[in-house]
Amino acid sequence: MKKLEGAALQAQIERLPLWRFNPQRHALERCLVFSDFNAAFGFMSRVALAAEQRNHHPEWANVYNRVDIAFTTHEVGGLSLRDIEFALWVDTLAPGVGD
Ligand SMILES: C[C@H](O)[C@H](O)[C@H]1CNC2=NC(N)=NC(=O)C2=N1
Repeated sequence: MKKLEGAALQAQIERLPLWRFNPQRHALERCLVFSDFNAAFGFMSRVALAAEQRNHHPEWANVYNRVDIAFTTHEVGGLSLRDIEFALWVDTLAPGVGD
């Protein structure tokens, strides 16, 4: 898996307007706000099953109806296409939920 850098990284980030790249953490981050805990945890359950299938796991936190989720690729010390593809998939599950 190749580390995304420079113009290639920029081009991929532009596909994900609901996410922000945190350079300190080398991670893509998105905050999602759902109607209640049930909806938030349902989302997390679907992402957890997909994470196991992909062998690519989010870093995340949940407080009631809010989920903060981040993707990074440890083995490259930054972002790879795995993070981009997973984030795009999350957006199909939860388009425009949150801030
Ligand atoms: C050993 C195992 O393949 C790795 O630790 C996997 C598991 N899940 C992972 N998840 C994420 N987000 N990044 C990784 O680099 C990663 N690596």
